[in-house]
Amino acid sequence: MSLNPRLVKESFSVVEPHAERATAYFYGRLFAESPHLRAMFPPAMDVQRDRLFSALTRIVWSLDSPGGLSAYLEQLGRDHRKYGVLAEHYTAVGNALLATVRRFAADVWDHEIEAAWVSAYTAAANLMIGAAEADAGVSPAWWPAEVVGHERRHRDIAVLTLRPAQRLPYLPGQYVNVQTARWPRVWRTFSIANAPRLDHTVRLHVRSVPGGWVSTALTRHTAVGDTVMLGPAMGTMTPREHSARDLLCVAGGTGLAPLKAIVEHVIASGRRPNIHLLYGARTADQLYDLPDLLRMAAAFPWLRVLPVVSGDPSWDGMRGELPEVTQRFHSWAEHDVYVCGPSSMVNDTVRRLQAGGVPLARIHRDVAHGET
Ligand SMILES: NC(=O)C1=CN([C@@H]2O[C@H](COP(=O)(O)OP(=O)(O)OC[C@H]3O[C@@H](n4cnc5c(N)ncnc54)[C@H](O)[C@@H]3O)[C@@H](O)[C@H]2O)C=CC1
Repeated sequence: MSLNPRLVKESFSVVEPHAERATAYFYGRLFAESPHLRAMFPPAMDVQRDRLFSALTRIVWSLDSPGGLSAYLEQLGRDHRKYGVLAEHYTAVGNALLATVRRFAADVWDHEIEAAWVSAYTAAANLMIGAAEADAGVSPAWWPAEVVGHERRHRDIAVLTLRPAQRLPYLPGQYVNVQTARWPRVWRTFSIANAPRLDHTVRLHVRSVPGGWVSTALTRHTAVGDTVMLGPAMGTMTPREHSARDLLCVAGGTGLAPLKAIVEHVIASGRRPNIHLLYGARTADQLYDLPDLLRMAAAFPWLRVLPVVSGDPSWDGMRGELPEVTQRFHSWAEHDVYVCGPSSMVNDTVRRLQAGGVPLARIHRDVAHGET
């Protein structure tokens, strides 16, 4: 059976407008046919549903670029170890997925499309299973980590320092899934906010978002001595090792976390690029990490930290929305650029930088990963 990305994409585009109903149907089928799998999922499935569909969308639309897709699927396979997923579970998931696309693309469905989905799913599942099995030989499925520091920097923002029982390998700029004892099986992503350290500790910047189970547990109901679980590191917004360019980092709110790790790493590498870090918040009291960043700038004269406040006219410094503020400077066209924060801010910043002559290949951002 050969892959036929075109047929998979065309039929998926028929399903896409019905994403919500299709995902609900998928889980309904899965749990009806394999009730024992329900226990692997969190009690509330809303975030899980969104994650499933966005992963599926990414996979389907990348079927033509096998290189990037394989890396993504392998990472996904390794990450699924923390849920206790085994090779045999992929058959049940594949059956439920096929039943779902068959139903929601019924108007166009035929044997050829069915064959295209079966071969695409089989190839994807094999990559995930292979990566998970290879990883099982060398790495734990998750890392228990002790909370060794917990600072409330603002009513809604905490900076946590965690010490994994075993070294958690990661690259600066990557993120991890986090689970708290308060909400078993509920995992949310947070970026690691420091370059790897000798004592293996990792820092997270967490804003408690309304209705956010994990973010609220981490900011308000977690203390030194508690244990949290970390999944493997993921994400591709990592520093370009062989670049000699200067850097522009644009950080919105807690989106600072991965950019701080990247800046720390660049400084520790011995390179001396000029680094501009635009650090935005709505109000001055939400610039929760400014004292630390100013200390870094004092120790490394090539780093310029520029705090920007968008919602406080009395702020005696740079004011405005980050995307627009980036345009107030000379051109960034020769810089490596890293952008992180609320997705609308990131999208607008990238658009304006591109219009200002920065090639897209030099603008690094992460595909949004929600933190709730
Ligand atoms: N905590 C973490 O480890 C990570 C967080 N993130 C993301 O970073 C974001 C941080 O959110 P908050 O701290 O609540 O930020 P926030 O909502 O307080 O905004 C921070 C900055 O972004 C600007 N901004 C917000 N919306 C904008 C828009 N539509 N257009 C232009 N500028 C805008 C604000 O003016 C401010 O300067 C979240 O979306 C989170 O998912 C991303 C990666 C890691």
